[in-house]
Formats: sequence, C-alpha cells, structure tokens
Amino acid sequence: MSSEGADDGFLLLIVSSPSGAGKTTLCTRLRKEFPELRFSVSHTTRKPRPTEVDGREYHFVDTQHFEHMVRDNAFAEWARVHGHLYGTSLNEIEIARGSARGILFDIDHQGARQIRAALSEAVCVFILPPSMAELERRLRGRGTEDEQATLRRLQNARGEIEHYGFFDYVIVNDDVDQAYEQLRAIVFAERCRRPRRSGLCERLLAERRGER
Ligand SMILES: Nc1ncnc2c1ncn2[C@@H]1O[C@H](COP(=O)(O)OP(=O)(O)OP(=O)(O)O)[C@@H](O)[C@H]1O
Ligand SMILES: Nc1nc2c(ncn2[C@@H]2O[C@H](COP(=O)(O)O)[C@@H](O)[C@H]2O)c(=O)[nH]1
Repeated sequence: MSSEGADDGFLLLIVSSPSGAGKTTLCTRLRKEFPELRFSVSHTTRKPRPTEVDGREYHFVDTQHFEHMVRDNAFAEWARVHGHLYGTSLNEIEIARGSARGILFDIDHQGARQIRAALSEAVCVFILPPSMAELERRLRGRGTEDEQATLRRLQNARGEIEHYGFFDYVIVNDDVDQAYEQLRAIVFAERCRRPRRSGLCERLLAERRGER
C-alpha cells in the first residue's frame, strides 16, 4: 500500500468507536451528504444482521476465505474484533483512489492504527457515547446482538475507549444532529488543509507565470 501523501486532495477518513456509540448512524449520514467519499466495504466473518446485504454493509465470508485473503496479503489491515475477523482489502482502497475523492472507513482502533502506519495522512475520528449507561441502552435498544454478544461488546468498550489518545478528533454523540454537525465540519476542515490544496496553489502559480 503506497502513500501518495495528502497533496493529491484525497481524504482518508477513519471513524471508530466502541460498539453502539453511533458511528454507523453518523457514517450513514455522511455517505448521503458526501457520496464522493467512497465507503470502504470490509470483509468479515460475522454473520449478517437481518437488514444487512452482502457487498453493501460488508463482504460476508467464512473464516477459511478470510484466512486465505490474509495469506495472500489481500488486506490493508485486519483485526479480530468482538470474536470475529474484520479486514479492509487493498482492493477497496485502490477502487476508491481511482473513482472517488476520498474513502470512509468504519473500523476499530486496531485497524485505524494499521492504516495510519501505512498512510500517515489518514484522519482518525473517535466517537464516544455520553455515558456508559447510554451506550448499553443503545446497544440493547438496537437489538442486533444476543445477550452474550452484547455483554462482550460492552466489556470491550472500556478497553477501546482507552485508545482515544491515538485519534485526531473526538466527538461525543449525545445529540445526534450536533454530533453529525461536528463530523461534517471535520470533512470541510480537512479538505482545506494546506497539503490538500497544494495542487491548486501550484496551478495558480503556473497560470501566473503563463505556463498554463
Ligand atoms: N445520538 C443518539 N441518540 C440516541 N440513539 C442513538 C444516537 N446515535 C445512534 N443511536 C442509536 O444507537 C444504536 C447504535 O448505533 P449504531 O448502530 O450507529 O452504533 P455503532 O457505533 O455503529 O455500533 P457497532 O460498532 O456495533 O456497529 C442504534 O440503534 C442507533 O439508532
Ligand atoms: N479493524 C477493522 N475493524 C472493523 C472493520 N470493519 C468493521 N470493523 C469494526 O468492527 C466492530 C464491529 O462491527 P459490527 O458491524 O460487527 O458491529 C466495529 O468497531 C467496526 O468499526 C475492518 O475492516 N477492520
């Protein structure tokens, strides 16, 4: 995986959170407002939820298939999360680089660190719940996990929050509209970062020199 740097204008946006804090909710809004940011569809060995479609939320694969991809070096990053395997294929990033203005990752802190190690310009956002009690309410209210999986996700939440220091931005998702405003503000601000504008700056300077 090569890093072309931030001066090509391409945005690598990573959103992570403990399970149930609301990153899928916020990313779904982001995808609607910024369709030019391609959502990275991960591979996972987790079973699909009733509303999930293969190839849309995830590429659902069995462990053998996943391990084969690991051996083939097909992943930009992968990790075991809540007892299942999840990974971002190199192919997802290549497709986005060829067809979009950026890529949006919904991955955990282990994956965020692996992507950042390879692509230092990646922007990492951590979503927090307003309280642990509210996190539990949301996870139980969503009703997608059985009791054992719910408890496991809640137990893992504390360990995940300990990684907050790695992230560039932290958003507390209390009021969802406010949290979303903060997330979209990060996209706008990141697009204005000087390295992402250097192409335009150089073009303007060339124009000034009559080199158009
Ligand atoms: N600000 C909010 N206030 C109340 N409920 C919320 C808020 N944000 C999200 N929710 C609800 O909380 C539940 C969990 O949200 P969501 O599925 O987006 O979490 P997640 O971080 O993507 O979890 P996971 O990592 O398990 O996929 C959902 O039912 C969602 O509708
Ligand atoms: N390291 C990675 N983590 C990933 C990837 N895709 C999703 N995830 C994270 O897993 C948990 C659980 O997700 P769920 O859909 O089962 O609730 C969550 O934190 C996701 O962000 C990935 O490709 N790599």
